Amino acid sequence: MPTQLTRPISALAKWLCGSAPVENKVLLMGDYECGKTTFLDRLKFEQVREHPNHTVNVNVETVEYPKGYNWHIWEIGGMVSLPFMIITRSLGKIKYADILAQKGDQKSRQLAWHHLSPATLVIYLHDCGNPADRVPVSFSPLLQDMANIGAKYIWIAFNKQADWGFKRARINTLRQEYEKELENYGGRISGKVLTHRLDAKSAEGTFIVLEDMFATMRDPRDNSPRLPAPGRPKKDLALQRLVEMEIAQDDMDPEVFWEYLQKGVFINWSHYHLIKALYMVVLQSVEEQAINPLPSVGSRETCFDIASTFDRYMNVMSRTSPRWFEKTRHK
Ligand SMILES: Nc1nc2c(ncn2[C@@H]2O[C@H](COP(=O)(O)OP(=O)(O)OP(=O)(O)O)[C@@H](O)[C@H]2O)c(=O)[nH]1
Ligand SMILES: [Mg+2]
Repeated sequence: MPTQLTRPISALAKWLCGSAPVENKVLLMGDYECGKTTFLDRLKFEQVREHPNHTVNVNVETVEYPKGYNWHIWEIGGMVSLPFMIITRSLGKIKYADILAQKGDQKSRQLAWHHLSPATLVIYLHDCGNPADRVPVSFSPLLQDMANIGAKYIWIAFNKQADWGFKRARINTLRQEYEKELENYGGRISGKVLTHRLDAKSAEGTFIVLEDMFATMRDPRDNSPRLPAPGRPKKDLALQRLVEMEIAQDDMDPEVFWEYLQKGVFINWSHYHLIKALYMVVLQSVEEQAINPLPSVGSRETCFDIASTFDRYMNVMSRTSPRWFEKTRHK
């Protein structure tokens, strides 16, 4: 009976369960109607709505890109639903728009503050269709909040380029303005201004934003501090929790487990039991060879021999407890 059952089995469990996906929380921000919902729809559904509703509070979708990387994207809406008729009656149109924008900015700042954490990434969309043609007033307070919270990464991208015949020179001027704002934070915020042609409505350049975030975060040559990952990476923690849960629930004495395995009788049988059984068979083989060393290396038990012993146990069990094998055939 193998005696090393307390040895960690996380490597085997990892092989069995696969790696947990890498999870990233992203805040999608930008001025009112800059195209956030359209951008998110394009990433998630590859289709966009002609007239999306204004986003009140938040709109969340998870996008997997590439496989194994989940981006939980939270669109932060700033729109305040004020009754249009009352405002237009009492105020001029421009004033109405200003008040609405200010209220919207305050609300989205509060929402962003609530959702920002040091591990949050930010995508900030600039609306190229906006005739104001400058860095929006909402940008600087957002950077302040990020710096205060310790959120480090922001990607800025210029949306709505297709319809507006945007010139490179104009994009370059805007890029410099954004970079100037970022410089005020002297390394506390790592911002990147993406100047590629982006037009979420016509699908141009949408995934390049995620691609760039993915490349920045996983590129080992980039020495700048990564997203804060105190201790172990998240994916290992998720896996560790899974393994710990299985182990915690396993109160069967190893002697009993071994006996059941040889007889092929189990009350419960899961992937965890399968891997534990294989682990015990391997340990048994190692122990036996330590006690009774075989005469030459060539006649040592190979992994094929161990596999065939394991197969024998599984065949016994498939006869004695066929219900555990209803969905699988062991070959
Ligand atoms: N030409 C063009 N129009 C766009 C693009 N993206 C969005 N729009 C249009 O801009 C308007 C606002 O788009 P939304 O996606 O709702 O913008 P939003 O930022 O989510 O708006 P709020 O949630 O209200 O702040 C819609 O009429 C869209 O069709 C784009 O890339 N190009
Ligand atoms: Mg929206």
